[in-house]
Amino acid sequence: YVSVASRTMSTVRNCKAKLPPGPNTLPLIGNLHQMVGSMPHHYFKELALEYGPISRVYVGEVLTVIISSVDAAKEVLLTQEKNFPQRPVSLVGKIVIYDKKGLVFSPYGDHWRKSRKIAVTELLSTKRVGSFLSIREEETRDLIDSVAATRGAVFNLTEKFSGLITCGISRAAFGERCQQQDRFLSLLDEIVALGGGFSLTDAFPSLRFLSTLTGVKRALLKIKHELDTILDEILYKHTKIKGLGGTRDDIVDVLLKLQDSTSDQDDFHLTLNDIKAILLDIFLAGSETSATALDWVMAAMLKHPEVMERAQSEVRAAFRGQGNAREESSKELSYLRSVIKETLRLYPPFPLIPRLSIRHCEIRGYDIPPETRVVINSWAIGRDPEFWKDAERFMPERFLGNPVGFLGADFEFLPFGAGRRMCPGIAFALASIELPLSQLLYHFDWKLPEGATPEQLDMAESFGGTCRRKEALNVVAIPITP
Ligand code: HEM
Repeated sequence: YVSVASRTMSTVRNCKAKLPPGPNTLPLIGNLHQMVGSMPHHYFKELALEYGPISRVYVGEVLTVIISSVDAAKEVLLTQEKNFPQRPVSLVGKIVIYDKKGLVFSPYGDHWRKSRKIAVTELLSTKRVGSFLSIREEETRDLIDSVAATRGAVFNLTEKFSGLITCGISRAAFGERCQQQDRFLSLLDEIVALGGGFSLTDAFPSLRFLSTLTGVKRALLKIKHELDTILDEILYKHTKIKGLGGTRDDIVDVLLKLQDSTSDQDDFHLTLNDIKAILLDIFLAGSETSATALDWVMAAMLKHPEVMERAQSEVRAAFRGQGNAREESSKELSYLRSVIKETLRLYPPFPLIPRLSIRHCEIRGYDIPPETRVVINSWAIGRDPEFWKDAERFMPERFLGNPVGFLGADFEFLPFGAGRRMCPGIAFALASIELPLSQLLYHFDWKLPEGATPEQLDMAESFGGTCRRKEALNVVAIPITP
């Protein structure tokens, strides 16, 4: 059941390919023993220093090619993108996402193309994101009120960001915070815990019994069943309201309308499972990434008080006397936008962009056999001294007047990926990040807990579904009237 397509040690041994260089491997476990205890993107960067920008490791038995330079990334994501048009299939994609429906795990082909078109033009377009403005404003207002209620005491900002983002996505997707929201979100967290990062079952695809032995398969099946029931209820409620003539325009409504406008005879008919898979993708791909990004931006500013001060001055000057920061004028906040970019350069929430080769090809003289996992280390590329002056330093001003952008045209900066599989949620993500940030800077001054200095603020990472901060961000907010 768990046949995960990937090139493994035993199948490579039988082919006479000139593979990229890499460290010696142990039978069975490959290079897993060297990876233990370090962040995968850090370990892969070390490999690049030793073996060059195209290297290989065996994650368990799976051949994994690591891409660590701008030129090689451009080749995989642009010049030769037709050879790498999909992601490796994981157990989560198979079991939870309705056998690889939706976008994230969907293999390249007609189904993915049509789902992608729906996401880009109907669900996550700038226009649609604009239509969710009142949701963002209300959720941000709640955040500001709850921060004000801390009255100068230390509180956990990481938790608040997580709540803000998931409520925002829930309301945009379902029109309201669904009744079982807490259960729904904790099931998503369980998925990330079981399948995020490099999971053991995906590292040994030939050991089909492993997912059963470890209990992962059973746990995922149980989660899938529960999620399915919750989503069925939500869809039923929306259909009922629509039948009574109610009109709303949340993401579920848009998907149900699209379903009505196609029939079984059309070449692409959205089934209920397609709709549920797209909804799960939006939550899984959009919530932790956006909350993690917000957390890193605030942490980076607390670590660099001069940056915080400059960003605050910009926001307060732009909205002086208006009582609030407003999204409509966020274009004026060029420094804050640079702070966000600089944070995503140094701390991309999704530092390793995974792809799968679908045919044999060659990159810079190395053979890449079909079904090879290829990972672009966007974290290492974002710190490449060849492209970034003082690459390890946090300097938002480097982005002022610099055309390098989020849209995947600049291969030295890939926080949202690039090419045909690049993130379709950029507009949604930036809107969800910029408004709360500008409001938090407008209404409060920020401090670390008594006795902690910016130099001591720990920026250590923890790698799972996303690369988040290891420690929660505990802070003090002092209300001010700009
Ligand atoms: C700061 C927040 C975010 C970051 C850093 C981020 C980053 C990424 C990255 C790196 C990829 C892989 C791109 C590639 O393979 O080239 C991706 C894919 C994806 N993202 Fe995002 N993302 C964010 C927010 C969102 C949001 C808010 C949504 C939806 C509401 C979303 C939906 C998706 C989907 C559906 C995919 C898979 C696309 C496909 O395979 O066709 N993301 N994201």
